[in-house]
Amino acid sequence: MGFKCGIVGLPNVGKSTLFNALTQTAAAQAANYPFCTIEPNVGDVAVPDARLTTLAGIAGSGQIIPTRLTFVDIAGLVRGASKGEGLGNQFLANIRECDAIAHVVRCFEDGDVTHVEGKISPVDDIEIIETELMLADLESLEKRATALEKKLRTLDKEGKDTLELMQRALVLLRDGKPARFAEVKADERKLFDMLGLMTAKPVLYVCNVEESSAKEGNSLSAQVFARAAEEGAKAVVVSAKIESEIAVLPEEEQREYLDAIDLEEPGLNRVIRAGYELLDLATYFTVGPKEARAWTITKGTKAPAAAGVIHSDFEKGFIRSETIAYADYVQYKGESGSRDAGRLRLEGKEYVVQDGDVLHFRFAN
Ligand SMILES: Nc1ncnc2c1ncn2[C@@H]1O[C@H](COP(=O)(O)OP(=O)(O)OP(=O)(O)O)[C@@H](O)[C@H]1O
Ligand SMILES: [Mg+2]
Repeated sequence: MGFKCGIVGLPNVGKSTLFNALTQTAAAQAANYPFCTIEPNVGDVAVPDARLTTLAGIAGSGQIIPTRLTFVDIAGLVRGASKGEGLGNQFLANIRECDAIAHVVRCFEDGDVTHVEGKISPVDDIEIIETELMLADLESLEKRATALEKKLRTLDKEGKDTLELMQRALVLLRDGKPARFAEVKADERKLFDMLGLMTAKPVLYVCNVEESSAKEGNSLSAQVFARAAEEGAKAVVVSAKIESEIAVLPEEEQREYLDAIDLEEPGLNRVIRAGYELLDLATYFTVGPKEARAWTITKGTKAPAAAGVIHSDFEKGFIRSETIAYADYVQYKGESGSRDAGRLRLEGKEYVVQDGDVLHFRFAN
């Protein structure tokens, strides 16, 4: 399936630099001029998960295979983008295709790096981007809602529900608020997501700071954190430039570098994990002598569909899932210990897979 996190922000704030660090390449051209990126860059990133190492250690697995998350490096947006300014609004389509937004905000002072607005002001920057996304959502939604209203009498239940959700989002957008503020019940969620609104997507603010603030952040990132807290959004601090330099070093040198700037792990890991959490995902594991592997599902997925992530045959022929909770697997030192302790459960088709479950699927061909 592949979940996608779109990297969004003003031009020249460090989006491609972050993307390169995340994907450990220099594939995306990062340079000190606005609108450097035109075509979106797409890359898969391993999701760091310490549990996987623990499981592999217990089972003596030969290989560790983390699950992956896709990041998309998108062209910079400017004031007026929704009306075709800058690189125009064709790039909004790249954002619509993503499941969540990593919004990179410039929180570093550097006279040599141009800021398109001429001053460093993260909250103003956030508002520029958010405004453009809201205007674009508003415009597209108004058109679609008007079209539906015209044929109101012929609408089926789904059509009427869709129109009602559109109107709910329109009230917010007209009031200058993002559509993700809408109250949406669990059984309405699918239809609401199908509206494809950019401001309905969950947002992670990525505060791009200078190297010396990579650990604690600075006064600018603090403003972003305050803003995120107001909206119930998440924020992380990272120094994209330094991370992109660390990412291409050999492993031992990476460790030395991180120690030197007093970081326990690359700041990127925080970005990836936060992106993963944003998408409301869960991880389950398959563990054996050959490999310990992590798999991604949406929270609430039942066992057969979870099995289908590995192979469609597993889903079609699903019989049951031998299930051990992560904590049990660790406490009872593996599968046989867990079985002896009565901690290996046989779960059927209705079982909702939990984050951390170690699973073994039984299926018929
Ligand atoms: N934390 C940082 N500190 C100092 N300079 C940085 C930092 N992060 C990125 N830069 C510099 O900012 C410049 C712009 O970076 P980058 O090309 O990644 O921006 P972008 O957001 O992708 O721009 P565009 O929208 O034009 O594609 C580069 O020169 C990069 O080295
Ligand atoms: Mg770029």
